[in-house]
Amino acid sequence: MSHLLEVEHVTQQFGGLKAVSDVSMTIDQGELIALIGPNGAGKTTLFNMLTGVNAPTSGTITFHAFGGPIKVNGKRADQVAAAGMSRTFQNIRLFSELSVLDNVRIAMTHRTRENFFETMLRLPSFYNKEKSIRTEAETLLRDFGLDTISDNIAGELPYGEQRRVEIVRALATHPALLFLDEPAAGMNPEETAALTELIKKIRADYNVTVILIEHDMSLVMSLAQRIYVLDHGSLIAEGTPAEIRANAEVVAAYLGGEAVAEG
Ligand SMILES: Nc1ncnc2c1ncn2[C@@H]1O[C@H](COP(=O)(O)OP(=O)(O)OP(=O)(O)O)[C@@H](O)[C@H]1O
Repeated sequence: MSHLLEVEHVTQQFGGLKAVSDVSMTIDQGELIALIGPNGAGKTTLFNMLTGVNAPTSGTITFHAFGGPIKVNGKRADQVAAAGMSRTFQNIRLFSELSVLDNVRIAMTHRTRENFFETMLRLPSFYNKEKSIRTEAETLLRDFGLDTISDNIAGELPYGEQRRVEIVRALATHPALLFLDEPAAGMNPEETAALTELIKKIRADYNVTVILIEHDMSLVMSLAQRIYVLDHGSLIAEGTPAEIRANAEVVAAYLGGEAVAEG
């Protein structure tokens, strides 16, 4: 069986700097993968290539999407998204002036945006579609216990809730593969606990494969099935949480004895 995502010898060069160097990795359907490494290791640069934001300088990325395999290199980010990838960013990118419900609805509307004439002419099918999108958005929010804040303005919510709304919004496009860039950054322990439950639920109930970049080692060690470790642009290790904890090179390069023991 083919992998959901196959990354072969990918390199990203910025001028004289190799931000990512000859990285190969695979992600299988249903996995929860963590990508870790010190600041500046190249994690976000790798995410940007995997999701079509930047084309690699060299190497190949293949996504075995719903409609058959596509080469991510050379595709626009929106084409990659349409093929079944969804993503959140380090800095929250909600429409902060809009309600929680509208944020989710917009993501769903985007999914069906090819119906330009229906929208312009306000055909009955437009109203039916609007109604079903609203119902679907409400159901999604209810499922994650966010229905109580669906009318709140997104930008006025506490940080942890904004983060959760953003992740749930990313689900609205029905992705096969979800990328989360440092979802726990800036969270207090209660918010991190709620986030952990949310990610578990996404995997259990939505059949979505997840890859996340994260510095919070206790979250990584408790959630991830496999971990990839980047250092100075290169992959230095891959394995289960237990294997990564026991990997001397990882400990020396990044985690430090204390952090490993803690996980
Ligand atoms: N557009 C760019 N142009 C030039 N250099 C860049 C660009 N983007 C990233 N870099 C450099 O590439 C290296 C990797 O950065 P990247 O942001 O991918 O690391 P990271 O592992 O995500 O770090 P952090 O954990 O701090 O987010 C860094 O040295 C960074 O300065």
